[in-house]
Amino acid sequence: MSPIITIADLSKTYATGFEALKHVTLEIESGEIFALLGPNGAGKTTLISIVCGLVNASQGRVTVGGHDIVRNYRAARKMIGLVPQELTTDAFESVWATVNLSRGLFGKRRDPALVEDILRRLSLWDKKDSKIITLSGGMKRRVMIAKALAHEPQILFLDEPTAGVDVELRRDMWNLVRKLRSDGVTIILTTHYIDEAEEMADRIGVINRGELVLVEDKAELMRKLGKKQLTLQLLQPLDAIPGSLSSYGLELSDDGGELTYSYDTQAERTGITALLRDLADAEIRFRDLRTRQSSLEEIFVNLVSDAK
Ligand SMILES: Nc1ncnc2c1ncn2[C@@H]1O[C@H](COP(=O)(O)OP(=O)(O)OP(=O)(O)O)[C@@H](O)[C@H]1O
Repeated sequence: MSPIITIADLSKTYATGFEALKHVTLEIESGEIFALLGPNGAGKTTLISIVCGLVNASQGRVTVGGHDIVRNYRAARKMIGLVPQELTTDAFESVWATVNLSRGLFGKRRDPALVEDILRRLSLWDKKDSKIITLSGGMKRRVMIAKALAHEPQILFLDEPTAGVDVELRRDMWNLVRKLRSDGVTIILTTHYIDEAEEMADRIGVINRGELVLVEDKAELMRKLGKKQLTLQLLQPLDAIPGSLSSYGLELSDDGGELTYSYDTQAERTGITALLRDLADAEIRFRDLRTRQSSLEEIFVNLVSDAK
C-alpha cells in the first residue's frame, strides 16, 4: 500500500510560544484506520488542523494524495472530510439543506441520491426536514458526519468522534467507520478512549506533549509491549516465597493465597515450565490458575508516563 498522507518533520509553535507539535513524521496508508491516541493537550487537534489546512505549520511538509497542502491546498482539501470536535453548523437550516450545501462548497454537482444514501446510513433520513437546532446532541453529531461525507472524500478525519455520546451512538459510529473503510475510505480518528482504538484501529499512533512517541500496528503493539501474568491459587497459603523460587520475581497476594508470575510473551522462554517444576519440588500445590494479558490501556499509560 502507498501512503495517502505524508507528514514530514512537522512542528507547530503557537503565537504564545507554546510548542504544540515537535518534529512529527508520519505516513498514513491508503485504506487504513489510524487512531491517534494521546492525553488532553497532546497536540492531536493541532495535527489534524494542519493536515486539513486550518492551522499553518511552523515547519515541515504535508502532502495529501500527493498534493502539497500549502501549494495545492484545494486539491488536497477536496480529498478530506473533517468531523471536528465542536458542532459547527447552521442551526436554522434543515438537515437536507445543510448536507447538500456542504457538497456544493467543494464544487461537486448536486446528487440527491447520494445525499439520501448518506442520511439513511446515519439514521438521519426521517430527520431530513428538521432544523438542526431541534436535534439532540447525538443527532447533531451525525449531521456533522453527513456533512463531512457529502463531497465523497477519500479521507475522513474524526476528531474525538464519540466524546460525550451514548453507547448506542458509539456503536453506530464504529459500525459506520468500518463500513466506510470497506468502501475504501481512509480514516484517521483521535481519541482518548483506549477501548475505541483497541476496537477500531489498524494502526495506532501515540502522541504526548507534541511528540509522536510511537506508531505501531495494533496487533504488533499488543504483542510487543504486552506482558502476561500467570496467577496460581494455592491450596495452602504461604507466609513467604521460598528461597528456591526467588529468581522468578513472584508476588504473593490474597493473604498468601495467590502467587503471581509476570512474563514477557515475546521472550524466547517464558519460564513457565521451570516455574511449575520448581513449585512441585517446593511442594507448593495449587487448585486453579488464570492468565491475564495487559490491555492497550496499560500499555498506553506506561508509554505516556515513561515519556514524562
Ligand atoms: N491557538 C492556540 N494558541 C495557543 N495554544 C494553543 C492554541 N491551540 C491549541 N493550543 C495549545 O496546544 C496544545 C495542544 O492542543 P490540541 O488541541 O492540539 O490538543 P489535543 O491533543 O487535541 O487535546 P484534547 O484531547 O484536549 O482535544 C494545548 O496545550 C493547547 O492549549
